Amino acid sequence: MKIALLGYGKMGKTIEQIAINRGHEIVLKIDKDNTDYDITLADVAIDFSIPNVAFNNISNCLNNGVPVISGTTGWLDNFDNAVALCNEKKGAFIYASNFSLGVNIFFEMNKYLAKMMSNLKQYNVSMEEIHHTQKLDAPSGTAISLANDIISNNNNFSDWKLDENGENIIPITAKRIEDVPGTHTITYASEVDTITIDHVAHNRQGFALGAVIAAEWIIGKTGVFTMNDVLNIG
Ligand SMILES: NC(=O)C1=CN([C@@H]2O[C@H](COP(=O)(O)OP(=O)(O)OC[C@H]3O[C@@H](n4cnc5c(N)ncnc54)[C@H](O)[C@@H]3O)[C@@H](O)[C@H]2O)C=CC1
Ligand SMILES: O=C(O)C1=N[C@H](C(=O)O)C[C@H](O)C1
Repeated sequence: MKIALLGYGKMGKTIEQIAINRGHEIVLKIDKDNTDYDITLADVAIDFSIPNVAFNNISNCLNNGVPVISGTTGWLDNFDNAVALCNEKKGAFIYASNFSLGVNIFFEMNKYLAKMMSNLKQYNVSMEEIHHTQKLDAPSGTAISLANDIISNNNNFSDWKLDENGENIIPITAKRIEDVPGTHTITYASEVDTITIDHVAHNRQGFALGAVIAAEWIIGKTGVFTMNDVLNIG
């Protein structure tokens, strides 16, 4: 499979190693100083870039009939436009805030726990995410997915806020510590006890492998998909 890497930073480089080990060819490595390229050279594109260019990168792929996997976070104001363009062009597109198998299992645990806690109003939920100091967005895309899944599965919470408490609000704290690949913790606290679940990434390999598996999976398909479609969990 011929892969275009849109974004050749920490994730782009990790994806390159994994893709080559799985027998793929990297035909384009696009970064901020190299944005004039022919995307049709690739069978599939994998976008791990920055929030304010992700939608352009994705649109370019869809306009040229190239399936696209995007892991970039912080651009979701334009997500509905990307879905509409994909449908209009009969293209293929997957966005996931987190491509790792472990986090996708954690997503399911979070939904299950949120459902169980729905009738237990004595518990307040909160979330903490910790990432490296170069991260541009806060809260993380993964934290937003987790919070939205709690809201969809628990009647006690209707919104999330960064660093803000309030009735029916899920407060999210974002910490930035050097070299942390990604840690997410969800806490339900009552007066008598605390329940905590967490996911700790040890490196970026899990995110990158998941993105390459998604790229292999999407070839020949049409539509907007999620990692649940790829991994067949949930
Ligand atoms: N969904 C997931 O599983 C994961 C998502 N991410 C997200 O992926 C994104 C990238 O993460 P990292 O690689 O750690 O960041 P990074 O900062 O190391 O790499 C981003 C790269 O994009 C480049 N870039 C800037 N303008 C560009 C353009 N017009 N076209 C293409 N590339 C351009 C930058 O020069 C930089 O090299 C972030 O949004 C991050 O939150 C990161 C890890 C896992
Ligand atoms: O920027 C990162 O590094 C990560 N970003 C994603 C997010 O915002 O959730 C996924 C992972 O946690 C690493």
